[in-house]
Amino acid sequence: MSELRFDNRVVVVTGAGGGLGKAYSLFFASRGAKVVVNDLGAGLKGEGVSASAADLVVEEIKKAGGSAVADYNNVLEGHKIVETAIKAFGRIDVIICNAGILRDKSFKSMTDKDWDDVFNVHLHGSYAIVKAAWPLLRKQKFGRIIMTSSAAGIYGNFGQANYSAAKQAVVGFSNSLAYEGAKYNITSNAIAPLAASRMTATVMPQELLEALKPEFIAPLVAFLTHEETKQSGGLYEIGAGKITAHRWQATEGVVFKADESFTPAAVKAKFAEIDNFDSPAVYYPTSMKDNDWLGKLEVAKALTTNSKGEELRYDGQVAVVTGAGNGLGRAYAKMFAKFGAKVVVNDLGYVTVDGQKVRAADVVVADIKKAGGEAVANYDSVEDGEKVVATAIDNYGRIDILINNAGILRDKAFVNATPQDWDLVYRVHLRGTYKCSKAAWPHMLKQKSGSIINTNSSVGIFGNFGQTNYAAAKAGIQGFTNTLAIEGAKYGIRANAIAPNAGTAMTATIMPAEIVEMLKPEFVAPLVGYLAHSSTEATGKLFQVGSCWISEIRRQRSGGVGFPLSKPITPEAIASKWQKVIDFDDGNAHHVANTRQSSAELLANASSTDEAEEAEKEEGTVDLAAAYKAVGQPENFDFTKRDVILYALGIGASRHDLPLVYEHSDKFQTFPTYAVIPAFFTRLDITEHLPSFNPMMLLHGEQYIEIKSPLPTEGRMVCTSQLVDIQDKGKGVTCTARLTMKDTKGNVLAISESTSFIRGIGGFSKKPGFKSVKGPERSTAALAQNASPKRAPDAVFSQKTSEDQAAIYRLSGDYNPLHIDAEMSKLGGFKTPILHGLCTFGHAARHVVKMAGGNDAATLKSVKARFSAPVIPGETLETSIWADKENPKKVLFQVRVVERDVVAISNAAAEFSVPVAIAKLSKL
Ligand SMILES: CCCCCCC[C@@H](O)CC(=O)SCCNC(=O)CCNC(=O)[C@H](O)C(C)(C)COP(=O)(O)OP(=O)(O)OC[C@H]1O[C@@H](n2cnc3c(N)ncnc32)[C@H](O)[C@@H]1OP(=O)(O)O
Repeated sequence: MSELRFDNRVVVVTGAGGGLGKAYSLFFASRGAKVVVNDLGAGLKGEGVSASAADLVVEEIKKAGGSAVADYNNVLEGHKIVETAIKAFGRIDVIICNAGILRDKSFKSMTDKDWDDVFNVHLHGSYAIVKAAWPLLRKQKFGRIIMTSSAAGIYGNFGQANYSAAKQAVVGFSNSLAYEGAKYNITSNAIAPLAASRMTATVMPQELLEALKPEFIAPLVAFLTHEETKQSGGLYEIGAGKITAHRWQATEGVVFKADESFTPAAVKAKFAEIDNFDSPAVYYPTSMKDNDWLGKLEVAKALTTNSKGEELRYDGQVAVVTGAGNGLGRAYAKMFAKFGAKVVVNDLGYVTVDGQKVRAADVVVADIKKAGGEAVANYDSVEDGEKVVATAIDNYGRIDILINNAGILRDKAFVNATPQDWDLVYRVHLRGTYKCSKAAWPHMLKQKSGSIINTNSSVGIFGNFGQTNYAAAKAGIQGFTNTLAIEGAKYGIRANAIAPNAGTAMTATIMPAEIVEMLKPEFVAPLVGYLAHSSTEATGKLFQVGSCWISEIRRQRSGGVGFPLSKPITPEAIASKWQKVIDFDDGNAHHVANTRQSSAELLANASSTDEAEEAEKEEGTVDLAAAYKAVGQPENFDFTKRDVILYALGIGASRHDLPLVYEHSDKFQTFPTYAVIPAFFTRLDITEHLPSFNPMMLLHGEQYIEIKSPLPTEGRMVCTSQLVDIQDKGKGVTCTARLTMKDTKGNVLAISESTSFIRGIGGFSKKPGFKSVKGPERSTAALAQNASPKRAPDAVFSQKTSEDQAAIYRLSGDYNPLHIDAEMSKLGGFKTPILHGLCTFGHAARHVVKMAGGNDAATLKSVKARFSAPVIPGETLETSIWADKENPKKVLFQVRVVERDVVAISNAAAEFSVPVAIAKLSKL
C-alpha cells in the first residue's frame, strides 16, 4: 500500500504542546501536513499560560523539514484557532480535538468550578472549534474530525464524574456530526486512547507507561483522518498497540401488555429477561431506526395481561421528579405517589387550565392530592438543583429517589444552530442533571441509600441529524451516570439511565389513536418505578424503553487487532487490518465491564508480535550463546532501614519481631532473604533473549540465595546480573538469572539466582537452527534435588498470612500486577491475585531459621526452593523441616498450604554456618 499522505492538508491539533497532541502534530507533519499546533501552555490543572510548549513542537517540526505554526488560544475561542489556520495556510481540513484537563475529585467533593472547567475544555472547546470550521468544511466538501473520548467516559471511573460526563458527551457530539457531515464528505470519529501523558502519568504505575507511548496512538488518528478513509461515527479504544472498535449490544427485552397490570412489580417479575445478554436474541442496533417500535406494539396488543408479582411500594420514601409538569415526568410523579411515595413535582413551566395560566407543577400536585397522595410543587430551574432538593428536605426531611427528567429541545442543523442553542440544551439536560444529583448526593450518602435515574435518549446513544446539542448532552448524562453508579456503590446509592420513547404531541398528529394510546408515558413509568425501588439491585445500566417494551443496552468491544510495539505502527498497517478491527463476528467481541478490564486487555498486547516476527522466531531465534554472554553493567542498589523493615513486614514478621521491624532494637538486622530484592531494581531484560510472551504468564519457578556476609541494614549494594540458564520445557521455558551483590569495596555480600517459569512459550529448541549451549556454572546447592524425605518432619511451623500480604510485600519492589490486580491475574489464568513466590520464600526462611537456626538469622548461609503451586494471600503456610542425614548444617523443607492441602514450596533446603539444632515449635 502506498503511504497515506497529508500533503497540502491543514491539520489543527488542540492541546498539542505535549503528550498525544504533540505526537499527532509530529506525525501529521512527517506525512506532509501543515500543522496548527494549538496549546495554551497551561499546566495540568489549567493554570498558567506560556507559549513555549507549542513553540517547541513547531520548532521540532520545522527542524525536520515540516510546516507548522503555533497557536496559543484557549479552545473556547475556537474561531481564533480556525483563524490561525486560515491566516497561515489558507484552509482547514482536519481537526483533532485533543486538549484536555483533569479535575479529579470524588463526586462528594466536586465543585461547580471543577465541573465547568472540565466541560469548558473538553466539550465546549471541541464545540467551539468545530462550529467555527464547519461552514468551511461544508463548502470545500471535505473534513475530518477526531473527538477524544476516554475509557472513563465509556465505563465510568471513580473520582471522574465531570470527566466521564464530558468524555461521553464528545462521543454523542461526534456521532451527530457524522450524520450532519455525511453529505459533505465530513467524517467524525471518537477515540478513547490509553496513553501515557501528563494526565495519565498521575494515575498509572510507571512500569506500564512504557507500553503506552502517545506514538502508538497517532497512526490510528492519521488513518481515521485520511481522505481515503470514509469511516464515520465510530468509537475506537486504543492503547499499547491494540485497536478495538465499539458497537451497541441490546437485549431482546420484554414486551408488556399496555394496561393497568403494567406496573413496577411487573417489570421486576421479568427483569432477568430484560437483562439477559446471554440470549441468542441479543441484537446490535446502529441507529434509532433499528428498533421496531411499531412491531413491538403489535406484540403488546396480542398480550392478555402481565404477571403481577408482589406490589412494589415506596411508603416513607421521598421522590423528586424534575420536569414533572407534563409527559413522562408527570407520569413518574403520579406513579410514585400512587404507590406511597411523597413526591416533589418540579417544573418551571405553565399550562392553561380553563383559560387561566397556572403552574404545571401545581396541576400535577393537585391531581396527586385528589387521588389521596402526597406531593409538593417546586418551580426552580434544574440548574438550581440545591433549591429543588431543598424542597424535598424542607418538606419531608429526606430524598430517596431522584428522577432527572427535565429537558428541552433546540433542534437545528449544526450549521444553523447558534451557540445559545448549544448552551441551553447542555445546561438544562446535563448540567441540570449534575446539579440536582450533586444536591441530592450528601443526603443519600448520609442515608446510605438512594436511587438516581437519569434520562438519556436514543439520540444520545446513536446520534442524530439536527441534534448535535441534544446528542452531546444526552451522551454526557450516560458517562455521568456510569461514574455515579461506581461512586455510589459503597453507599447503597444506585444510578441508572433510560432512553425513553414516548408519545408526544407530535406523534399524536401522525399516528392512529390506538397506537398513541399505547405510547403513553405511563408505559415508561413502570421501569423507572422498578429501578427506583429499594429492593432493586441494578446499577450502572441503560435501558431502551417505549412501546410497552423494555430492553437493556450496553457497549460491546471488538477483539480488535494488536500491533507489535517492537516497531513503529503505521497508518498503512492499520488500513490493511481495518476489517479485522471492526470485525465483531470473529468470536472475540465482548462486553467490557470497567476501566480496569479495558486497560488490562489493551495492555496484554504489550508483548504481541506480528506474523512476520513470528516467522522470524520460527527460524529459532533463541540464541543461547548471546544470552549467556550478556553480562549487565554494575548497578547501584541503595536501601534504607525503612526498606529493610518494610520487607520484614512483607514476609510476615510482626511487631513482636523487634530485631526485624524496629530500627532501635539492639539486634536490629536485615533478614538475609532480603538479598532477593535488588534484582527488581536492575535492568536485566530477559525478554530480549526469549520468544515474546504475556508477562502475566511468567511465574517465579525457583529461587536460590547464598549469603557470603551478613547484609547491612542500610547502604549500597553494587549488583551485576547475568542469565545463567534457559531451558525449553515444552509447555514453557525456564530462565534463570543470577545477581551478584557486592559492597562498595568489592566484597561479595550475596548471590541470588531466580528462575522464572514462563508458560506457553516452549518448543524453541525444536526449531531448525537452534544451537544448544551450556550456560555458566550454576551454584551447586541450587541444582541439588532436595526432595523431602518420606518420614514425618522433625519440626513443623505454621503461620496464617494476611489477605493484604501481597499488597504489603509488593512495596519492597516487585510491583507485578499479577499479585494485586484481579483483572491482570485473570490474564495469567488465576481467579484472584496470587502471592509473590518470594513472599512465601521469605516466610519459609523465617520459619526455618526459627526451627533450625536457633532463631539466629546470621547463621543462615543459603536457601533454595522450588515454587510448585501458587498461594493465595490469606492462606496458612505450614513449613516442615527435616534434618539432612548427610550434612549436619543443612535442613530440607517444604511449605504446604493448609486450607487446600497443596505443596507450595518443594525441593527446598537451607544451609547454616553452624550445625542445626531443631526446635519444636508450632506457631509464631
Ligand atoms: C528476580 C526476578 C524473578 C522472577 C520474577 C518473578 C515475578 C513474580 O512477581 C512472579 C511470582 O511471584 S509468581 C508466584 C510464585 N510462583 C508460583 O506460584 C508458581 C507455582 N508453580 C506452578 O504453578 C507450577 O509448578 C508451574 C506452572 C511452574 C509448572 O507446573 P507444570 O506446568 O505442571 O510443570 P511440570 O509438568 O510439573 O514440569 C514441567 C517441567 O518444568 C519443570 N518445573 C516444574 N515446576 C517448576 C518450577 N517451579 N520451577 C522450575 N522448573 C519447574 C519440571 O522439572 C519439568 O522439567 P523437565 O521436563 O525437565 O522434567
